[in-house]
Amino acid sequence: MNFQSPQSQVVLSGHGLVKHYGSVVGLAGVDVAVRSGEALAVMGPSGNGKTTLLHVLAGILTPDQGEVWLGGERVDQLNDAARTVLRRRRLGFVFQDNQLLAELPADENVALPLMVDGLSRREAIGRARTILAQVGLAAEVGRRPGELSGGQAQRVAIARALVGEPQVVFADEPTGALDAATGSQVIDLLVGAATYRGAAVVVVTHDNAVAARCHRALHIVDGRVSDAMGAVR
Ligand SMILES: Nc1ncnc2c1ncn2[C@@H]1O[C@H](COP(=O)(O)OP(=O)(O)OP(=O)(O)O)[C@@H](O)[C@H]1O
Repeated sequence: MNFQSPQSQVVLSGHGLVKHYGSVVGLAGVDVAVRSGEALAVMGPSGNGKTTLLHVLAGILTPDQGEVWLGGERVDQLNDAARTVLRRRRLGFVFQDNQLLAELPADENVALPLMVDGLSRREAIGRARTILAQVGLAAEVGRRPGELSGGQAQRVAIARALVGEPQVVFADEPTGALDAATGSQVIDLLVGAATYRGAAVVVVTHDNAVAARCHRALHIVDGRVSDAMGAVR
């Protein structure tokens, strides 16, 4: 069990979020709040707005209406350049298909966002190797993605998401390409490593087993939060 301290602060919130794609409704008015150290599963039927919510909360999409707040700062009105910096410095991302660069070894994949942000190569690689060791990949730092198993590659993606010490880690079906046993190891690692560092986690998933590893689940139906919401453990 991984209970939240009642003192933990809301780090990310969305208020009245509405997003349309032309005449298609993505979000029809969603309120959500996540605390530091809390893992939230976003569930619901296909095509009902889960990924749209993740993208709006993460500053990838701007909402048509509503507000997104990160750590006491309103972020939905930032311009594209500021949102890009925000994503790199304050948020982490894990996708279904790890999105690692095939030609780079694991340590360089993890170090890359730090180097883009101006850290020296030596310092960035050092930090990358430390966090890769923490996710159980000390022996694999020099391997390219094609030389890793699916579960190992997803661990590298988790290390990359965490290396910049983000306030929130967003994951979209992070176990979708893995078998059940590997998937549960990967979600445990993601939730454990992120919340241990005080980050919040927002995980879009179809998988009840993944949601059961989170503290809470939010069900999105027709672009709205369904009443079937609550603690899942
Ligand atoms: N770029 C886009 N252009 C047009 N319509 C879109 C776009 N992205 C999403 N939609 C539509 O918005 C609605 C919500 O999509 P979204 O991807 O958020 O759903 P989802 O719940 O994440 O689905 P899934 O579980 O299948 O990934 C769907 O009707 C979808 O077709």
